[in-house]
Amino acid sequence: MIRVSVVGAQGRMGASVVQAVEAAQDMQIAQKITENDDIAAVTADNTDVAVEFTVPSAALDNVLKLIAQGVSVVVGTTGWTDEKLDRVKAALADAPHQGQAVFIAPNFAISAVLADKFAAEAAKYFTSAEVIELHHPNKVDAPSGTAIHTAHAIAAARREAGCAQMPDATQGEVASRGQSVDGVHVHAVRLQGLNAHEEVLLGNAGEQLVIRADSFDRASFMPGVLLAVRNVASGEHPGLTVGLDTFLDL
Ligand SMILES: NC(=O)C1=CN([C@@H]2O[C@H](COP(=O)(O)OP(=O)(O)OC[C@H]3O[C@@H](n4cnc5c(N)ncnc54)[C@H](O)[C@@H]3O)[C@@H](O)[C@H]2O)C=CC1
Ligand SMILES: O=C(O)C1=N[C@H](C(=O)O)C[C@H](O)C1
Repeated sequence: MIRVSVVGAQGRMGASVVQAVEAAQDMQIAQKITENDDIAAVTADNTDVAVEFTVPSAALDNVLKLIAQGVSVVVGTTGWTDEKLDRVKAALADAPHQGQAVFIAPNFAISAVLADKFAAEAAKYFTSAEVIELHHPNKVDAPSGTAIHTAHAIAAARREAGCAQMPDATQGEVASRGQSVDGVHVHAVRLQGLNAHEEVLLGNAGEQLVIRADSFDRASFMPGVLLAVRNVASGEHPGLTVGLDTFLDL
């Protein structure tokens, strides 16, 4: 049995992960950590993999503590920057146990992972590309971690292909053009009734391709979370890994 501790266990995602782990035949819940609990309760003696779904302002600190406590981690919380990832890598280099792993996924839903991949593949064939992410209004971060990841993937593909800068004649106040992430404009919608959605618009003279992923329910993330837990528990992915595509045959 894989012993799984959940950090952020009372949150929307954390509570879903607890249910999914309890329903999985090869896993059992070890510790459930809420905001008021001491994360020191999660140790290598009681936990094989910790799953972290909290808030961007807490995630790095939690992950660094778990690494120091000898525990491998699957992370779904957003807000990761290159600087934060470097701190995780440095902590893993000093980790108490050999082969410890941290796996971070901007999105655990297969629809979102595929949308990201298709967008990166399509990006070089179009003059323009923009990302629109749409979420429930309780989300604290904007733009979404997924949209930031998609924008970087589009930008990297366009750089590699030597694409020209995207045309944009906007002058003056540019706030309504969204946030430029790596040169790709990203727009964030927060709307009651929505869950997690992303649209990538790709345009050429006289044509448009729209790639859209809709996650209607948090159940959509659970197969990806369990897949990540199993892969991390296997010990075959030591160090830092980012992106669920690593564990899929894409
Ligand atoms: N990678 C993915 O596929 C997905 C990622 N997310 C991300 O996961 C994160 C959590 O999302 P939700 O569950 O919707 O948020 P939420 O607000 O429902 O839950 C966060 C929970 O973390 C708790 N918390 C805050 N600080 C803590 C700490 N230091 N230690 C332990 N618990 C702490 C809060 O009390 C709350 O219960 C967000 O960053 C969100 O963007 C959400 C859905 C899917
Ligand atoms: O907060 C959410 O709900 C989600 N957060 C992640 C993100 O910011 O990309 C993943 C998914 O979009 C749901």
